Amino acid sequence: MSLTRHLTRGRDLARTAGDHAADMFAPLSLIGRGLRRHAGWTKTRWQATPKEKRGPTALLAVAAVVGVVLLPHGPLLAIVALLGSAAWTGRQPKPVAAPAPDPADVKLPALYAALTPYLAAPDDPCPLYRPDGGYRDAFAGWAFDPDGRLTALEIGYPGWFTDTEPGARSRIEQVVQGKAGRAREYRFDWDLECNRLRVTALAPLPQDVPAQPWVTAPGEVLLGFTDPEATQRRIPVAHDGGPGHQPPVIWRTGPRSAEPHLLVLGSTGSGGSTLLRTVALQALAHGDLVVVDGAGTGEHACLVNRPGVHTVETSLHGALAALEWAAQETERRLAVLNAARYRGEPAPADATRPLWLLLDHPTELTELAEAQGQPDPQDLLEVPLRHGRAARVTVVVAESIEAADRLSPALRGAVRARVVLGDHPAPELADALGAPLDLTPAAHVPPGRGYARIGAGPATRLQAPATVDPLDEDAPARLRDAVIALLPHRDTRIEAPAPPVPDHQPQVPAAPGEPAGRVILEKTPEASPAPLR
Ligand SMILES: Nc1ncnc2c1ncn2[C@@H]1O[C@H](COP(=O)(O)OP(=O)(O)OP(=O)(O)O)[C@@H](O)[C@H]1O
Repeated sequence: MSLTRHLTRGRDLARTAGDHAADMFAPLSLIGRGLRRHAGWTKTRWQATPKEKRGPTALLAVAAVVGVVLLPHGPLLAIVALLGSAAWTGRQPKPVAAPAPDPADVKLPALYAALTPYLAAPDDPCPLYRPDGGYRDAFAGWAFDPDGRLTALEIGYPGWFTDTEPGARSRIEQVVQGKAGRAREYRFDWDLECNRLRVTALAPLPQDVPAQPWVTAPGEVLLGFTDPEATQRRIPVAHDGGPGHQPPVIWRTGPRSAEPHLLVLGSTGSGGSTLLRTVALQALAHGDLVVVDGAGTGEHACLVNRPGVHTVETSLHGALAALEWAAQETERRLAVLNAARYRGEPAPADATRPLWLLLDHPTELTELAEAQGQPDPQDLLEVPLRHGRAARVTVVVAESIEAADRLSPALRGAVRARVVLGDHPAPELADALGAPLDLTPAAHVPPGRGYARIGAGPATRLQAPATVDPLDEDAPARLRDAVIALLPHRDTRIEAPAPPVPDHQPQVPAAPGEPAGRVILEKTPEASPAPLR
């Protein structure tokens, strides 16, 4: 064993022995300290006693001692009393904890100093921001949560600051977010009239809300949940083992919807396929589905062979066949609806039952089609996108945000309901949503977190429900069970009953080389779509 190890071991032993000795002798040292304090007190009193009174005082003390000695058990009781009194006097008062510093005095000077280079000017006659200034000169109000994190702040800024320029604003917002914590999102309200910026830290949205039957009107699709201030509506939501109410993000579909199609963009793993599943489960309650999984990962395999699901395609051939059928079906519905209107008859159910085309990563198939010299599946979406509202055909596309520029112009132009999931820089979000955000995104977000913008409305925060893949063994069992309970099945003893379907069932033709597991439906003569008039 080396000398250093010997020394270390010896030091450890000595420290342990010292700790034990201190524990053992703690009562003795307590009493000793008390006796010392008694002696000190006696000495002080004796010195404070005038000389002429010292003789009688000493006589009185001796008499008291003799009296105690003469009492039965007197000396013993006197010693016990003395030791008790010494132990009481020898206690050391606990050190009083220093009061915690005011978080405002710790954090706001740093924020003030960081803002000063952007908001100070040497020739400003009445500067709010100076290198030697204090935060109270510029900040009108603030609030911190019990953990000492900034929750609200009102910042004043000089009149010359260009608060109408997005670049100048964004610099200030970045500084504030950097100093207040990048893990949270902040809303920035610029009061241009009063030169004030109100910053609010946004509370986290509810996470891992399991799939469940949502209380919505027909044609309404719940995309997720948002801030209470963003909507006055609340819907009942069972979460965290109990009922409650949450503010929903609702997308209205159907013939009167101004935004009949939806585009979901997101980074890998941000929850695009999960949101598509959320839409699918709600669509199945009143309509039929055609699902195209361009990535071919089998994330929508749970929909295979479910009542109301025409087909779940993962191959290029299958996707082309299904989308071609969907385009013809759109035309057929239009023709049937026009004819019914012309005759003054109610529209037949087979032309009004909603049909949903759900496409996950369609650009993967576009690339494959280019490589194989086949038609682009996205081109087949043109008719459903253009006439979908009248023909009750809704297109929902989930795509990676990096591949957004490979989406066809027709698709990009037609999808006016948009969702962006994942953490992206603010300019990228603004580009994807078509409008700038009045908040700065957090540096990291959980799956299913993002922003939704329906039509020309404002962009709102969104947390999608956890409609996980029931075949994903890594997903929590309670979330998978919740999805299974909602999947329609012909065997109503174990799963949700199939929604009622009309007599006429449009059929998707089988594609050559279809993979095992896809639903094969035969085409019937009545179901063949009529050409668009
Ligand atoms: N809203 C959500 N709540 C909880 N977990 C979620 C949510 N959305 C997605 N997840 C989980 O995140 C993981 C990735 O989800 P998903 O497959 O939907 O992402 P994606 O964006 O489709 O990914 P990719 O682009 O690779 O297909 C899955 O494990 C899923 O269970």
